[in-house]
Amino acid sequence: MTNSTPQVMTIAGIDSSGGAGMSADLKTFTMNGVYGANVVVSITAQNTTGVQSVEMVSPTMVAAQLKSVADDLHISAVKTGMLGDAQTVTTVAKAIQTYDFGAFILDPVMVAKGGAHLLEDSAVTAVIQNLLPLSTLVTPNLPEAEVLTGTTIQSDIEIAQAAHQLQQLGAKNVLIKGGHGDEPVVRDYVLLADQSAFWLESQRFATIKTHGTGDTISAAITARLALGDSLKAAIIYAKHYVDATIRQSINVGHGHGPLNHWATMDATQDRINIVDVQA
Ligand SMILES: Nc1ncnc2c1ncn2[C@@H]1O[C@H](COP(=O)(O)OP(=O)(O)OP(=O)(O)O)[C@@H](O)[C@H]1O
Ligand SMILES: Cc1ncc(COP(=O)(O)O)c(N)n1
Repeated sequence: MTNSTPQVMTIAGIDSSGGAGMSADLKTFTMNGVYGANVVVSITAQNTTGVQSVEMVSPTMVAAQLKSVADDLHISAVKTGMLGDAQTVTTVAKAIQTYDFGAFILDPVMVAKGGAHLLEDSAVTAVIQNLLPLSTLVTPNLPEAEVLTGTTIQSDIEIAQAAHQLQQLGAKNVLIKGGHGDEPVVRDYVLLADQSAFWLESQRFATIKTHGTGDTISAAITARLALGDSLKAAIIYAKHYVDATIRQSINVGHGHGPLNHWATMDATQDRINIVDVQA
């Protein structure tokens, strides 16, 4: 398999409007030069104004898809997105333990931008117990980090504490995304396995067209890992990529519009500050 094309996989829900979930993942994979496999766990009737309806795929069918991919493809990095319920979470966890899918990026999707719940409350414990300990990297936004740690996060110190707590729960590396809020600078916090930590800072782009930002950054990390980047390099690259997709905006829909996945990276090179945290 040494000469095979880099192959990654997303395990997620489908957004009918193509902006978030699996569609964002696949566009990100393609634009970043890796082949993407896709295991569907749910179908959402969704557009840029909200989620109108959700139907889960049966755990048996999810398990069958995972086996089909594992039997044939050579997946070197996998990410999860919307998982919906506890049964799906445990099905996915079992597959990740059974098959070798390489690095595992856990994007613990809970609530859509429009407010719709994409993970049942009863499934949060399953994510903490079954998926966090398997994850190479967990990528919660601030509200998701609060739910996973059972804490309220209001300061830099509390963000750092939450990241440490997520490591204690089993995640090897942590990226806490700071897109939520309205401060002029967007700040994401990264805590790596070796205990080094840094902030990724960029100017907030004033827009509501941020449908799928979390999916896109985690998919870009997944792609770059499959291409051989170190985790730190993959995270920094992915931050540049998502920044470009937000800034070079496109006009689709009437609400939280989708990103421009074919954005060029040139103009984004100097936009991200990396601020190391002293131990
Ligand atoms: N308005 C913005 N301007 C610049 N960067 C942004 C903006 N909104 C989000 N980002 C960046 O996008 C990435 C995703 O962060 P965010 O907190 O939005 O994730 P998320 O809530 O999981 O996204 P989603 O649920 O939409 O998939 C982060 O790197 C964040 O800094
Ligand atoms: C199927 C699916 N997966 C993930 C999201 C999160 O994205 P966002 O928070 O931008 O709505 C979503 N809306 N739909």
